[in-house]
Amino acid sequence: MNVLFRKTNAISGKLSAASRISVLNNHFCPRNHLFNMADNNPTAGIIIIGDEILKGHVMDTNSRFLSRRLFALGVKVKKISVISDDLDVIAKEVAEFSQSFTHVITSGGVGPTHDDLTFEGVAKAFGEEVVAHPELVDLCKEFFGTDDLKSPKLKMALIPKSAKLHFGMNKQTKQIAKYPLVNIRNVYMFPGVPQLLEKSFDMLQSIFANPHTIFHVREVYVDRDEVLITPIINDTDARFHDRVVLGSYPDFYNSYYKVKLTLESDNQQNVDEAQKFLMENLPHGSVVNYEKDPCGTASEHVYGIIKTEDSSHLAVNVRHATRVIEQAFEKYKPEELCIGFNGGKDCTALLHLTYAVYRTKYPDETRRLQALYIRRGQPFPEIELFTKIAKDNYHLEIITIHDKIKEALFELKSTHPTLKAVIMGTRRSDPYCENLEEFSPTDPGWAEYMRINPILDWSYKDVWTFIRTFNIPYCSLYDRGYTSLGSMENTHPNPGLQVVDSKGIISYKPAYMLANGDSERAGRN
Ligand SMILES: Cc1cc2nc3c(=O)[nH]c(=O)nc-3n(C[C@H](O)[C@H](O)[C@H](O)COP(=O)(O)OP(=O)(O)OC[C@H]3O[C@@H](n4cnc5c(N)ncnc54)[C@H](O)[C@@H]3O)c2cc1C
Ligand SMILES: NC(=O)C1=CN([C@@H]2O[C@H](COP(=O)(O)OP(=O)(O)OC[C@H]3O[C@@H](n4cnc5c(N)ncnc54)[C@H](O)[C@@H]3O)[C@@H](O)[C@H]2O)C=CC1
Ligand SMILES: [Co+2]
Ligand SMILES: [K+]
Ligand SMILES: [Mg+2]
Repeated sequence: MNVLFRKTNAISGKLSAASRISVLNNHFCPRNHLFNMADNNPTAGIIIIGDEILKGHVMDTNSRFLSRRLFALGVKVKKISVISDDLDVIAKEVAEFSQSFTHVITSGGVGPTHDDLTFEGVAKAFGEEVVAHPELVDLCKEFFGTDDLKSPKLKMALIPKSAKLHFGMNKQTKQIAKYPLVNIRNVYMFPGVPQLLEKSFDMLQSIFANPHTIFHVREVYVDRDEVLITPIINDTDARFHDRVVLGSYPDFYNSYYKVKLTLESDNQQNVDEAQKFLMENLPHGSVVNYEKDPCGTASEHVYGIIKTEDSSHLAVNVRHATRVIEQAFEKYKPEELCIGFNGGKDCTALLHLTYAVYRTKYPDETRRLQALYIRRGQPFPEIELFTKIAKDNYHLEIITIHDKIKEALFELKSTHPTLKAVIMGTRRSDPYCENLEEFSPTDPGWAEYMRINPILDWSYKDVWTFIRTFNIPYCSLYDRGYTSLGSMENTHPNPGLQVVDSKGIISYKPAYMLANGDSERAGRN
């Protein structure tokens, strides 16, 4: 959106209504319009300084951290700029930002090396020189054992002449930070190292806090292509754009929705009204009740359904499987247990349940849940990717072994001798599994483990009902018609899900739409 807003004279803090500038913001709105909210709310601009980021060697995480934190403090970030370690570029950008925003935050370039030019660049922006600040000289002396102003070690003590120092305090230990945040006018110069920047911001965030504003954000998830709902989005914006910022964000890879709409205002009632209007005008049944943090809320939701009087098939299944997993954690210590995880839907459902039980039983445990991934044949890249996603989502410690299953389990004995049992997503309909029990030791001739099968009697449909109801992330192949995943050589989309359009183009419906679970393995050979 090209929002026109009033330029704030950040130095005096007053608004100069005469001069208006436009900034870029991520919003679909095609029109320029005056945005009232911006009139009295403080704004911020972030300047990320560093050649390493422009070359793609380092991913910028500081702007995301700062934007989120500033938003939570009631401060709107209006622009993020990434620039090189170049004196004149820094000076020009800082001068411009300082004029345009209430606060300017820079990241990087405050270290001792030749390419750290932020202090000099900021000084130049305001026509100042850098001078040795006595307090910083003392600090550097203490740190590096020299007060030779020509030494590169003292470079960090050379700051713009009128700069101020802000010493943060650790809220827990009450210790004063050793190194201060350097500031001149409305510009605050943070280090680039994310740990240093985050720590420093944590201690000094009250400088930026806007006590008058809380941004209220509402998300609406829609299961329709963005082009189909664009007229409704534009209608809503036309009606509310002076009160609510509306955002539209399509996601081509999410299994649960196609577009996320965000409504945001510093007034809760405005958000409510805009949401009501949207809900009344979006196509019937297109709004999805989506949980955006299914993994973080796993315990809450799994135990939520267990504790109710709910006698639905889903609730009965969840209650039963959870009970088996709880027994597993009663019989075995966390270090003796792992979950057999190959990225498939069954163990994905099981992982969610196991994680919910584990976090409930051991809320303070820092040890990660262990997952065994036996990599065979040529795994699909989608499975490899999903394994990594699951690892992050559920904080897994993944044990990967490259071998056939039987051999891999013998190797596991020597690499991980504490393991005694594997929780598995086996179902009775899997080959050779009709006589399994919930606790079945491995067969003679196999490495000795207890196999634990909490979802043994779940059907194909049960697994999908659970996954879809709890918005659990799953491997993307299932959305492309695969219903049972082997390796790339022997797995194809399920013919039962094939759709041929009028032009003869073939596509596949998602796995959860397969009507007959008995044909689950029809894509395997
Ligand atoms: C720990 C373990 C013990 C086993 N013990 C025996 C045994 O005693 N006797 C016997 O005949 N067969 C045993 N098997 C083989 C098993 O019965 C199946 O043949 C095998 O899991 C493949 O089944 P599937 O094709 O139905 O796959 P799936 O339906 O995908 O497998 C069922 C479950 O097994 C686990 N699993 C499957 N493949 C992997 C993998 N590559 N890495 C990690 N976990 C995986 C997952 O939890 C999965 O949900 C064992 C397998 C495992 C993983
Ligand atoms: N102890 C403290 O509080 C302070 C220490 N210093 C010293 O200064 C030096 C570091 O100064 P910097 O300005 O940080 O140097 P810098 O600009 O060279 O950045 C250092 C590293 O931080 C990472 N980084 C930079 N920008 C990033 C971004 N946007 N997102 C993610 N990662 C990013 C990159 O890996 C980069 O190599 C160190 O020697 C440090 O000890 C500087 C200021 C404060
Ligand atoms: Co707009
Ligand atoms: K550097
Ligand atoms: Mg740098």
